[in-house]
Amino acid sequence: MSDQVAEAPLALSLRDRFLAFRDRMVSSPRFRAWAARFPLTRPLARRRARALFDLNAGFVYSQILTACVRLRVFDALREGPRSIAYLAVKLSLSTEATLRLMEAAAALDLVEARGGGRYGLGSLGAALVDNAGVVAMVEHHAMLYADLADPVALLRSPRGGTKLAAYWAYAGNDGAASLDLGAVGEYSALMAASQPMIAAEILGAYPLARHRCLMDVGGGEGAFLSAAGHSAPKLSLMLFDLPAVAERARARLAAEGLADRATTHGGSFHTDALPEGADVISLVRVVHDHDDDAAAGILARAHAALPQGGTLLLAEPMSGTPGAEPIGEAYFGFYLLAMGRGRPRRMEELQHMLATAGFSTSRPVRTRTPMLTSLLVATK
Ligand SMILES: CC(C)=CCC/C(C)=C/CC/C(C)=C/C=C/C(C)=C/C=C/C=C(C)/C=C/C=C(C)/C=C/C=C(C)/C=C/CC(C)(C)O
Ligand SMILES: C[S@@+](CC[C@H](N)C(=O)[O-])C[C@H]1O[C@@H](n2cnc3c(N)ncnc32)[C@H](O)[C@@H]1O
Repeated sequence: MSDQVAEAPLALSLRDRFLAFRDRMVSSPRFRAWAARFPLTRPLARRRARALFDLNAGFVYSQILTACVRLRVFDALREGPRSIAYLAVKLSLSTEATLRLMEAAAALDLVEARGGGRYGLGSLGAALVDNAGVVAMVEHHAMLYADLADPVALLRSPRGGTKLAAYWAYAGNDGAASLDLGAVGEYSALMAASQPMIAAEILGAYPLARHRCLMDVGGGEGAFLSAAGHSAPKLSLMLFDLPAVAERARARLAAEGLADRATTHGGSFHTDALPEGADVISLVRVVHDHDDDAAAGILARAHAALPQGGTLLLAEPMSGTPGAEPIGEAYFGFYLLAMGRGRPRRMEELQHMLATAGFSTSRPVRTRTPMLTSLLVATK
């Protein structure tokens, strides 16, 4: 690729001119040194320096969290503050290493120094106690970090044998319908572990008792369907996923006493028509996994399976979510890059895709924690 790309001169707006001025100033080492000294600009200079440092150090912070989770630090502190000597034995670390970890974790609010050389839960660490979904996600990230070790190589060759592409066995696998239980078990369990927090968001925003029958498409092993079933006792339940995953769902739903209300259907939403019968279909953390043509195909099949007036719930983290931009664009953008398929989409783009698939209306419904999932409700 040539680095001599000619750019046509643009008519500069007032904003362009201001930003060009800012960039020129901030790019200058002399200006930066001056701004760090001058009392009125010093607080801003400090904040910018800190923001850049945090971006640079983010991986280190992540690894400190990973160490705490792997060593079960938050479980060790759940009953109350503990001394370094106690923790060293509990974590199988030297006292020096334990102190190093606790001081680092305290600086990140994961734990908290409580006096007398003891450490207790910090305000962030406390939120990880009995939070199996987030803990499972933290542990899962080792794979993502490995795939991102050379981000430029990943950008240049986004579909080359990454750990995440192998983990999500349906990504990059055109014959996904023939995957066996072994290939889908691990990711299905991870999704099920992290599903309760997602289900709470969706069901809190859009109660399902007004519907007769829900079909969760790409429903994994049935964690969302089962939460929906418990929240609306009269709702009939259907699940569609790859055959091996649907098999796991059948077993789980039976174990939860939902067998008489639920049917499971195995197939591929890229090639098979979806079963009819539901008046509401959900696509939870599904559409962003797929490139545009495939995603459009899934929406069209969902549309075809619904009756006139039927409802589609599309729930996933979206780009451009106010207050959560780094999570949509940066985190899920690069996660899905490493997975080799799909991309996070903006709400308006998904609404456009829903209209193209034939839905007559779609509207955003606010969830409590949009960084975890946003929600669109569309009507056929
Ligand atoms: C009582 C007193 C005195 C004070 C209280 C003060 C107060 C109000 C404190 C607030 C306490 C509180 C309620 C804390 C709550 C914390 C919560 C809910 C934290 C939740 C954190 C959630 C996290 C970190 C979620 C992470 C999710 C991740 C990383 C999800 C990743 C998803 C992936 C990779 C999905 C993959 C699927 C694919 C392939 C993209 O389709
Ligand atoms: C990221 S997971 C989300 C699972 C679940 N909805 C949740 O949020 O926990 C994506 C789901 O889509 C399913 N899936 C992938 N490709 C599929 C296909 N071609 N046909 C049907 N389901 C598929 C996967 O098996 C998986 O269960």
